[in-house]
Amino acid sequence: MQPTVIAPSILSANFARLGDEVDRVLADGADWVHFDVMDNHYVPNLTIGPLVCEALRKHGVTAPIDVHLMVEPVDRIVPDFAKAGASIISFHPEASAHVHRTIQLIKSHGCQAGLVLNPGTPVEVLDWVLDDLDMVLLMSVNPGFGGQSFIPSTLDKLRRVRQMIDRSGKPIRLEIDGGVKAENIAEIAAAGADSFVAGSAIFNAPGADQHGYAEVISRMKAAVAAVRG
Ligand SMILES: O=C(CO)[C@@H](O)[C@H](O)COP(=O)(O)O
Ligand SMILES: [Fe+2]
Repeated sequence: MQPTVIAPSILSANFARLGDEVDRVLADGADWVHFDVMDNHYVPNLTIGPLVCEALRKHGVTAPIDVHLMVEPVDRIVPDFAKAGASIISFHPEASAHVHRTIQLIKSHGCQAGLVLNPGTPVEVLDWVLDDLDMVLLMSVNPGFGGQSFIPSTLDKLRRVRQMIDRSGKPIRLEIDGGVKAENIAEIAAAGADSFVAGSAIFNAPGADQHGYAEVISRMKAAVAAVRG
């Protein structure tokens, strides 16, 4: 079983003081930094690129940076993110002409590779590539924005992918992204996720401005531990 990971999505952080926000959320118990890259083409929003990833590394961030590419085409930007300090690079199969080739490209640049399934993407897209992946990321909202509600059918999908991963016998992570909160994280963990992205639930947590993120992150971790041990 993969250890639990809480990965705050910096999409909901205050970009005017991003370095401090990342330092603070990691000091308050986060395990990874989830880094959402949107291109206003594959998704209708525009965010951050390799320069910002590199800036976080130069700022002193040593935690794994979990890069979620919502970019089409994807291959061109992979080497730049590897050079900028990405640890894991995940992409959407719809944004790659050759999914297997993109996975190998990510690995050849020294990063771990993840494949992201949108709510409407069938799990069969994992057939023939699952064994090559380090992570499967299931979207529980349609990609493009933070602050959306968790789509309940994702729970069944999580159970299906959990079975596929267990059958493979490989140490592949199962990450969930979208609408994850302290209130629903236990049932998401029970359905099979081991890695949890949360943006608005962490960065917009009531009182976080004054007291930081430790309270909400420890509530999430306790809820997951009650299920996963
Ligand atoms: O990739 C995405 C959205 O496309 C996510 O990473 C969101 O940024 C998560 O935000 P919340 O739903 O947790 O607010
Ligand atoms: Fe994301």
